[in-house]
Amino acid sequence: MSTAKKEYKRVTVKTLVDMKAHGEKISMLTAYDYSMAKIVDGAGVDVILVGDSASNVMAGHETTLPITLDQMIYHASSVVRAITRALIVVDLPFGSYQSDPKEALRSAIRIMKESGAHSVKLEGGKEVKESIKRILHAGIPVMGHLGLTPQSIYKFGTYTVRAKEEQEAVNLIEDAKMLERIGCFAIVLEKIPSDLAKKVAESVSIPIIGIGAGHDVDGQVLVLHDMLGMTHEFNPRFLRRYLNLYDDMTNAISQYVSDVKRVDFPSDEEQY
Ligand SMILES: Nc1nc(=O)c2c([nH]1)NC[C@@H]1CN(c3ccc(C(=O)N[C@@H](CCC(=O)O)C(=O)O)cc3)CN21
Ligand SMILES: CC(C)C(=O)C(=O)O
Ligand SMILES: [Mg+2]
Repeated sequence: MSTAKKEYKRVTVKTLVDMKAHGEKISMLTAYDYSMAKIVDGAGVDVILVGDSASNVMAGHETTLPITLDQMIYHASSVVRAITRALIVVDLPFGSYQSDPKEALRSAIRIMKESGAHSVKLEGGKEVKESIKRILHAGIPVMGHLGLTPQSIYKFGTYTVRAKEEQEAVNLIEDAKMLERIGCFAIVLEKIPSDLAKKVAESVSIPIIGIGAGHDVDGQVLVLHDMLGMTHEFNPRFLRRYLNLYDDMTNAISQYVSDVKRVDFPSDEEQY
């Protein structure tokens, strides 16, 4: 029996910073459950985000606001059991970190202790600076999230492109530099004009992972169900669909229904 051991390289927060330094792009996708995470990890994705988009995609809510810390921990622990290589980042949900830095740290500790994930992500710049510092001081790696921050949707009212005004662009670059200075290992940049996103990526040495932020950043993230074509009502310009699973699954399931009705399934070979 061949015992040639497969070289197994786990992705760490340090790997990501090294990747930026060497100009290697970072791939990131969401996953919320064991079966999907196993496929995503096996396919070689560098970072798996247990996103609070689970609120939309898994639970059918209109926004990310309703999902709870307990629910995020349930999703994260399922993902943790599936992966062998990818770095796992878990979103701190709305309401679990905004009140004060102590609450933020308690929430981050619960995620790390109860799910076994490797890091957390939270939305915002200087408003959440003290909370991020607290979490980092406990040894928990933090990914920032700037630009379109869906947990603040009711403050903005729309999901339009962010930082189109000069002052907003200046603030964005300042926030990115601040997140780097206090010790975040990477930043998600959502729905930002590509030339500004490029400037942000050039302004810091930690990786900038874009969603709707063009190709001059250090990596890309998409929601898994969007890129697989399962969410056919979600159509932003930044989304590339690699499959049309909504249609393929509908066809497969209709075929099953029809086979049951026609007593085509199960066949003689499919019974005992
Ligand atoms: N399925 C899914 N995919 C996501 O990327 C995602 C979620 N859910 N939930 C949480 C946030 C919300 N995100 C969003 C939401 C809307 C747009 C967006 O571009 N919406 C409109 C345009 C709105 C406008 O311009 O006013 C669109 O074109 O679909 C982008 C990212 C990203 N996240
Ligand atoms: C869209 C990504 C960046 C996210 O935060 C999520 O899926 O919750
Ligand atoms: Mg999120």
